[in-house]
Amino acid sequence: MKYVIGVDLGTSAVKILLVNQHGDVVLSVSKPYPIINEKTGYSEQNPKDWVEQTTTGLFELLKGFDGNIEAIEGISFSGQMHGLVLLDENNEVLRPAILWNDTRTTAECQRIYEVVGEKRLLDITKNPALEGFTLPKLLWVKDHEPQVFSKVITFVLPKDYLRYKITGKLQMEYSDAAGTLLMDVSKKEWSTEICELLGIEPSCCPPLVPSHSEVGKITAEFAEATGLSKSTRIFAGGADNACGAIGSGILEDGKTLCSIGTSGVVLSYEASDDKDFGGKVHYFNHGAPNSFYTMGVTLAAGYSLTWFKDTFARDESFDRLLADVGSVPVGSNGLLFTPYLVGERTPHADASIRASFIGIDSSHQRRDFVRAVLEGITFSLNESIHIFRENGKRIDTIVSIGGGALNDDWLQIQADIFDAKIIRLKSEQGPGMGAAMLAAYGCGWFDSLKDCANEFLKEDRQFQPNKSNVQKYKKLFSIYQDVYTQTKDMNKKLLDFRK
Ligand SMILES: Nc1ncnc2c1ncn2[C@@H]1O[C@H](COP(=O)(O)OP(=O)(O)O)[C@@H](O)[C@H]1O
Ligand SMILES: O=C(CO)[C@@H](O)[C@H](O)COP(=O)(O)O
Repeated sequence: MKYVIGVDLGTSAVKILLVNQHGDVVLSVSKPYPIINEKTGYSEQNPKDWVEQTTTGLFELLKGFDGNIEAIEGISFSGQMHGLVLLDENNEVLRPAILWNDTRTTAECQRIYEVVGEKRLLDITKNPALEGFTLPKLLWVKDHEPQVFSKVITFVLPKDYLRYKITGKLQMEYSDAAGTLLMDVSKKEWSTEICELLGIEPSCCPPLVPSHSEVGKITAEFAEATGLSKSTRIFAGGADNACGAIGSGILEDGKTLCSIGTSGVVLSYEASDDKDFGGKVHYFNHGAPNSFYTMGVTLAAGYSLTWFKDTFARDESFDRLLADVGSVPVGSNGLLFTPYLVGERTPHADASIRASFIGIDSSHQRRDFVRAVLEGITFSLNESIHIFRENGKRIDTIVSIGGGALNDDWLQIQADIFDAKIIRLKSEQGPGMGAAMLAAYGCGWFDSLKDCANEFLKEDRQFQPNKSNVQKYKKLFSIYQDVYTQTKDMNKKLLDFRK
């Protein structure tokens, strides 16, 4: 039997899967690392933590492996997107990585529009200037930390840095580079025009490669530290959402994914780069060759639930916390939650909006709050589905992955709010599975990622929308949509009082 490894460098943890030739997850391990929130809107991580936890995770995984180590043929990666890692002339990290959910860069986004122009930016990158993307972060460092910026020789994204520490070689691949706002998405090359207009040295941008390309072998040092064979082949990998799409079989037109991790994403496959969503949803290169995807993003999806648990039920498991939500009626007895804990992206690109519970009644119990959080996260994702449908997309079947797919009640809420059939896969591993599939395809096990998906991915269960719940949720969704406009200005005024 042959094996591959998929490494998913998520926001909350690195999740490592050992997958055999049939797509069975033989072993898995997850190693967490912290987020540093120094101020409101700031979100950083230490790249050293990613490398240490991946090394320890691989070591622990392989300790439990009783097969031939040489039979592990390849490794590939999935990574949280957009995070800025700055390297000096010796490829040493210059400062903590600034993450995708860091929203300190509103002024830099404005400057990008002023200098490049909104339409030109959309023409080149197919995306608007959003705080979470990499280019605004690069400009923030340039303005606020000139002494750091003066030492920058290269910038990379989180999983590219991890891969560099494994192979000693620096590259970035298209699906993640698309989220930097520095790449021409159609031409698949760095935009020297944007670089020059904004005073970024084009040489800071690393070489670009496709997701399934072989980019090197592991170093002797890394082989020693983990127990891997020095012959293990390393493949570039993809953005976590691209890998989530691959790992869920979103590889042809008409397929839609809902991924609820720290962030939440609704993603749709695009065969071409010529659709026009006017920047309302992100438009990125897929990890599958010569294809694309569009997606809307909720910044604090699983994060809202984690925040609630950490704040009000720290010692309980997610399963315990969610145990009673099925007994709470649709609409949580009149309690509504908006998940804007760290601002929002789709459909409101707004860094200063914050979350609300609306309609708290003295009769409400904790379970009402928990269900309201799940419903609020799902309403937010429904805003993206709404945009897709308004633009003529048919969305009747959605594959659900991530934390949000671990709970049956939540999957039914998704079916009822999205008014679509929800599919849960058997080995629900999302991005890590997509990374493993890139390694399997790269190793030549299959002629295409679609062939690999046919072998690896199996459906577990479907959740059908309940007509009566769908009607109730339609009314509630319209109230939910009002909360943003009604609380926007209040939140601006509250800004001065935040940490
Ligand atoms: N048993 C569970 N039921 C429902 N949601 C869960 C459960 N366990 C974790 N989650 C949610 O899933 C999220 C983590 O999902 P994951 O895909 O691992 O995130 P990431 O890739 O961002 O690290 C958490 O934020 C949490 O809210
Ligand atoms: O910013 C985005 C996508 O544009 C996020 O989806 C990140 O890629 C983080 O993903 P998770 O850790 O939530 O999976």
